[in-house]
Amino acid sequence: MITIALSKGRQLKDFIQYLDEINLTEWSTALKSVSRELVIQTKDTRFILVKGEDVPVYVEEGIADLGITGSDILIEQNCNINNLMDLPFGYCHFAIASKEKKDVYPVVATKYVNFTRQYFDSIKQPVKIIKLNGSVELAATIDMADAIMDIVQSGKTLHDNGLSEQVRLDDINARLISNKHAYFSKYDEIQTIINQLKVKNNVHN
Ligand SMILES: Nc1ncnc2c1ncn2[C@@H]1O[C@H](COP(=O)(O)OP(=O)(O)OP(=O)(O)O)[C@@H](O)[C@H]1O
Ligand SMILES: O=P(O)(O)OC[C@H]1O[C@H](OP(=O)(O)OP(=O)(O)O)[C@H](O)[C@@H]1O
Repeated sequence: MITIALSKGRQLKDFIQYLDEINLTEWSTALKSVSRELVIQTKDTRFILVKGEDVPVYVEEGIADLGITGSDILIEQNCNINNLMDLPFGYCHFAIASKEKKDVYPVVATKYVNFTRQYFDSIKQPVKIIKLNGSVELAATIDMADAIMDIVQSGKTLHDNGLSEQVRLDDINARLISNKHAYFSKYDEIQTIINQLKVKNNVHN
């Protein structure tokens, strides 16, 4: 039995769509039936549905053997897990955005405190970081911060809040991760899952 931790928000929908594309109907049927349950059992696999940021926590602790999460979360957290493969969904990128372009952004709001700190250290600019948990665009729109560091996909959220992308940073996509111990103790089962998920995966690892 393999346990897989999944983000229960938008990434679950993307994963179900991908499962349909690769004809993994046993999993997609089970996951489509979810309403408020957090544990979903199929014949050989148990899924647990958690917050995106918590996927690596369940995997590192060994509660889940595998997890699917965004690379943004793996960049932000220092996780002791195996990064097994890219998955072809969840594409977006990190960006600094503000109302207008400036030479410096002394106050930046973000969910990604570590990534933001590393970026401003790398360009040798002092920065005050305000940690938020969502609706980050608002901070720059109402001038609580000079800029935000956030994820951009279509750019619609920035546009609708009067902000523009100023600096494009790392690309992001979904990743399959594993617990380090489980990677060896459940090697054959994990390889079977990797091969099933690789069917349409044209992202090179
Ligand atoms: N606009 C976007 N377009 C594409 N991918 C995104 C976007 N925003 C976030 N993501 C990706 O989705 C991941 C978040 O997944 P998901 O929404 O399932 O998380 P969650 O924490 O379970 O949801 P929620 O925040 O809605 O409770 C992010 O870590 C990122 O990799
Ligand atoms: O470029 P876009 O296609 O508009 O997508 C970007 C938005 O998506 C994410 O927010 P999410 O919907 O996860 O909500 P949140 O503000 O609660 O993080 C991200 O934080 C941006 O706000």
